Amino acid sequence: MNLFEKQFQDTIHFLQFEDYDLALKRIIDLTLDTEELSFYKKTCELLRWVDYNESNTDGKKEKYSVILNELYQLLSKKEISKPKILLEANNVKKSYSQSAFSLGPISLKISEGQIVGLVGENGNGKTSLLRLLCGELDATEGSISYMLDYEDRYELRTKLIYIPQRPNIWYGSILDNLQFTASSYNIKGEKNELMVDLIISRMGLRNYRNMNWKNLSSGYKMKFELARMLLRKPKLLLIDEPLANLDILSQQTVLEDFKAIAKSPFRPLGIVVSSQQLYEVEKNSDQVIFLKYGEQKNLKSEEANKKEIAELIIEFESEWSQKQLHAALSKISLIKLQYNGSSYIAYFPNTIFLNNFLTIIIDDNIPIKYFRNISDSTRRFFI
Ligand SMILES: Nc1ncnc2c1ncn2[C@@H]1O[C@H](COP(=O)(O)OP(=O)(O)OP(=O)(O)O)[C@@H](O)[C@H]1O
Repeated sequence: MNLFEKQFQDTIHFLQFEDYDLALKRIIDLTLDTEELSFYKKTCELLRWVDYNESNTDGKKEKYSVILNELYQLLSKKEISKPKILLEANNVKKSYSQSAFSLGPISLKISEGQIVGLVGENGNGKTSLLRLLCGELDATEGSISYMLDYEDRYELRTKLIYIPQRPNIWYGSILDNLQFTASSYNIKGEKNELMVDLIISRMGLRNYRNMNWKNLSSGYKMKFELARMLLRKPKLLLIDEPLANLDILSQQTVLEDFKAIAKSPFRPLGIVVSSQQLYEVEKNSDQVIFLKYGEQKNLKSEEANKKEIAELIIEFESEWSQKQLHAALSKISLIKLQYNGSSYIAYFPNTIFLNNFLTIIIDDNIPIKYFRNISDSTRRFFI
């Protein structure tokens, strides 16, 4: 089963389990994949029908199935390209004349279809690295190569989109702004209206399309930026702290959207996301780069230092004292037990597995409020 067929099957399952919102998002993605005006029209008509039939689930099931069938007929004949490397950075360093901070050396590769999580505490160089990767800053040492078709720096910048943490204020409605963006990328006439309609709906902005910047919450401003980005069709998207002002549900939605956008079988892109939301980003990334005092530490990448992740590290909360826990966990070769005021972090050698830890918890009746295996999480770098 290829990537398209797998994603198509997932969409069929969304429909079977009556998850109509997710199914509709995928229908829009697939519609954009067709790059055919006649399909844009069909899906826009469907969106208008949904506006007036929100609670008509039987009707939705039928209409979504019909359009999915047609999309399958068309897209199953389309060629899926093999993911290409987009960018390679080799020993990149950056220092500022006005500050003692220095970033690097950083080496990384980013391919189409990949999400790269960039994590680290404040002031550790995440923004500097994103600005280097998008060409806004020049490296002091090292090199960044872009495996993209471009004639000059201007054309390159259209393929790399950087969304800063605090994007600029804009004026007028969401709809006007997106239509303007589309027309400045040469998407004109009916195609402009249809594409903007699809993308507004895809990003959950349909009911907000006539609103302007000052009436939107931070989450919706981020959705607007993503909608604008989709119209510009970049190859590489670099986003600074997109989760910063979002509630936990919106964080998940945005990360799922990134995944769907990055892993499109026909229009894949690379996405680099900086964030302090470790667990959420780790769950959704193919590669995680942790920056500490400007230095790079990798997890989940080919270069990940296997020796470093060999031991078992568990973070947990318990009302037992350190002494009681120490005595119990020593039975499974505890190396070290740290307490940070609210949670414990227990270190074990690589001969001990999560099951051994859970067995002791049950056998000794240790009260546990929560636990997390952080052996292969960048959380361990924060400790
Ligand atoms: N133009 C600049 N001139 C001098 N120093 C700078 C400049 N830009 C960033 N720095 C310094 O570089 C360091 C890293 O900043 P950067 O914004 O890259 O980190 P960050 O991890 O994105 O932090 P935050 O999460 O707080 O945005 C900081 O000490 C900052 O003061």
